[in-house]
Amino acid sequence: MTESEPLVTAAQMRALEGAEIASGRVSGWTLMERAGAGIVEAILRAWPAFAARPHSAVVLCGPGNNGGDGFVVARRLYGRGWRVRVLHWGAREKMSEDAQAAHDRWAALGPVEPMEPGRIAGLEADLFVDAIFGTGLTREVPDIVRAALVAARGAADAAGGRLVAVDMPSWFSSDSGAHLGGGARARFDLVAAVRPMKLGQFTGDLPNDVARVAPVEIGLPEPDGAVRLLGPPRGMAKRAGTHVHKYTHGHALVLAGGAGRTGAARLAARAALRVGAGLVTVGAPGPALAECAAQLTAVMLREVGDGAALEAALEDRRLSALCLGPGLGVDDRGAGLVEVALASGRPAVLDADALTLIADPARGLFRRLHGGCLLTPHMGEFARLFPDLADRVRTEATQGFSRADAAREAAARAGCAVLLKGADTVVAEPEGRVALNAALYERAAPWLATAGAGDVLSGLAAGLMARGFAPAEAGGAAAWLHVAAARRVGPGLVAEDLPEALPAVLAALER
Ligand SMILES: NC(=O)C1=CN([C@@H]2O[C@H](COP(=O)(O)OP(=O)(O)OC[C@H]3O[C@@H](n4cnc5c(N)ncnc54)[C@H](OP(=O)(O)O)[C@@H]3O)[C@@H](O)[C@H]2O)[C@@H](O)CC1
Ligand SMILES: Nc1ncnc2c1ncn2[C@@H]1O[C@H](COP(=O)(O)OP(=O)(O)O)[C@@H](O)[C@H]1O
Ligand SMILES: [K+]
Repeated sequence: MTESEPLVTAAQMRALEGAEIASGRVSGWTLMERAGAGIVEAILRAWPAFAARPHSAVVLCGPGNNGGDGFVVARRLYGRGWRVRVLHWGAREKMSEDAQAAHDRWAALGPVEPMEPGRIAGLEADLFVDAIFGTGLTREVPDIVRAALVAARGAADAAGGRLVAVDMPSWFSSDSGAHLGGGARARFDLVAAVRPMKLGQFTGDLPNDVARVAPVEIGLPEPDGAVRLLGPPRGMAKRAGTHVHKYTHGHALVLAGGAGRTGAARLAARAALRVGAGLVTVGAPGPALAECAAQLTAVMLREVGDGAALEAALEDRRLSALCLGPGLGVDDRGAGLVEVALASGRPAVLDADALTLIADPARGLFRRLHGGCLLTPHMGEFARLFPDLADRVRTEATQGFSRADAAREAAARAGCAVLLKGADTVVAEPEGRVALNAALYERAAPWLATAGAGDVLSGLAAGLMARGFAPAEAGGAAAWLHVAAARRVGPGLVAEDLPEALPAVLAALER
């Protein structure tokens, strides 16, 4: 995968393909041929035994161009000496011209059998290919498709074979990754994803049922307005030179809550320092100072009892970013700190308790958000801030409404960047740009589902903002580094490990 892959919706894909074909640069037939050939290559790359000698395949073809791709796959495998059976669901005459051509070229080589789930269950093959629906899926799939996919998985398991999806497993929305197959489930060993890849391959339910996704290049240009799948962040190295000192890299202030609750802020502060802020201070109320002092060394400590104390601290213009939320408390002190922080216009990460305070309409904090802020909610916090959008993710995902759509709308409303956490973290900017950090497939990091991981993430973002990164950029980089650090530690990870794993992650980025 490239450093930052564009991820598109079905509509964006159609527009891109349409424009390319209309320009005369490429024909629909050529795209279908490239897709089919590339999908076969992806399959052979995934399982070297398949490349070493011919095997057997069953290809399930649907009524649209996804089915057309399937016919090309069948022909190409046959051309490599494979034993291939093709089962078709749909009427040839209703298919596009290109898909009909693909159908006919296969039909000259072998039979096109009707797709009957009962028959699939009894087939023996090393490879089952699902080419029923791709980006054209618009609604719940009919029973026959559901039964066919379940039967294909069962037959593949019985034969020790593989189940591969062409572009999309046929019962998932390519826009939201929502499942459109009722209660039916099947595990897919590979999704061969035509480039640009689809948003739905990296969010929603789909990743839970897919082992891996492999891109298939067909030569379409970079689309506008796509969600960006984040790769390793750039610009993490600290500048060198005789004029550089700690203040060059900024000073982050992390506000802590009361005694006995300061762990979250301390975690965030440690992460901010590790990610390269020149200085990091924890601001704690008087009764919590002793506890913080006992735990902090490189991170500095200052008493910040209330909003007025924060105002005084902010007279130091070198304080270049704030972090509020982890363990802050949802009382009047917390609200006062958030109010002063927002009024200062200083770059600020707002997480956890700060989000709860902002979601309370009686406090009037939401309208004070500004472009220097980054909100980092998990879905529960997001639902407090944007209940209607969280509802739409629940109820309209089957119609294509994604977490990315929700975050984009939220950022526009808030007037600042919004990072919606999860294994599929999305970072949206108020102007509409969205990036996605996928802790999925070969980058899965299930150990991040541990208490305090979110506090570390806000500290990473705050540290990067203290260094001068814009909020969305800092959020995206923080999310990527967070996963990279978790993967370095692996099983047994606790939140404290994450900042300590950063030096190795950052060093690898500089190589
Ligand atoms: N775009 C590109 O650049 C390229 C695209 N390529 C390939 O084409 C694929 C997209 O093809 P596509 O647009 O023909 O859609 P596809 O997924 O085959 O399905 C459409 C058919 O399904 C039907 N249908 C839908 N939902 C249904 C349901 N629930 N239940 C029943 N029927 C349902 C729908 O019928 P309708 O909704 O009109 O009734 C229509 O007949 C894409 O994923 C990739 O593989 C590559 O070849 C090269 C480049
Ligand atoms: N299964 C998972 N895979 C990858 N990342 C995860 C997973 N579960 C949680 N995370 C990440 O871990 C962090 C958890 O944050 P949060 O929910 O605020 O927890 P806490 O408040 O306990 O720190 C988020 O950055 C989230 O993206
Ligand atoms: K498919």
